[in-house]
Amino acid sequence: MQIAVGSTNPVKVNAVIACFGEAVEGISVPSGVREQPWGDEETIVGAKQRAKAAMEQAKATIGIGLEGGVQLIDDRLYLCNWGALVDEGGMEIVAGGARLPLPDEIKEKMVKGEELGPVISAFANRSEVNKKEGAIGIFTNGAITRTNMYKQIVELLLGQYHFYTR
Ligand SMILES: O=P(O)(O)OP(=O)(O)OP(=O)(O)OC[C@H]1O[C@@H](n2cnc3c(O)ncnc32)[C@H](O)[C@@H]1O
Ligand SMILES: [Mg+2]
Repeated sequence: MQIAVGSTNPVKVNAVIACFGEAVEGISVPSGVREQPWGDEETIVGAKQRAKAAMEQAKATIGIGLEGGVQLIDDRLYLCNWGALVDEGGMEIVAGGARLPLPDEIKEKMVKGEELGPVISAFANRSEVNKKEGAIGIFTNGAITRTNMYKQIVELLLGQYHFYTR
């Protein structure tokens, strides 16, 4: 079985490698949504499109897409992450990740149109946080990293896939 991940970001590729003890290839594909998705709907669309594009481009058995977004709930801005798994037979599975609120100073910058990756890196004074512990790692003091969080999403995808194809 060949597994294609629609990203070359190591946090995403490593999350998939941790769950599938098989050939996993990370490839750069368009998400079809904004660089910074807002809200569940747009983030889910990005995850699904990455999964399909990765499977098609790599001619893989399974495609996985992981997408990071932000979402306003009442007055607070939350991390919002979604994953999708597609297979050759047209099966499509979706699962969501952990949520936590971001500080208001991050929200202020995001509502002006900035991307979360650079905003978090400036906040934490650390380069490419999006490829390391992620925002979730910064704001949980390292308890849950972005790789851990995506790994749980991939487990939710794979578990459902096994259930629905049993
Ligand atoms: O190469 P890709 O797969 O695109 O990896 P990415 O880090 O850009 O990830 P996304 O496109 O899925 O995320 C959309 C934006 O949100 C940022 N982002 C999402 N979750 C984040 C997190 O936990 N920590 C830091 N940045 C995050 C990310 O850097 C992008 O600017
Ligand atoms: Mg991106």
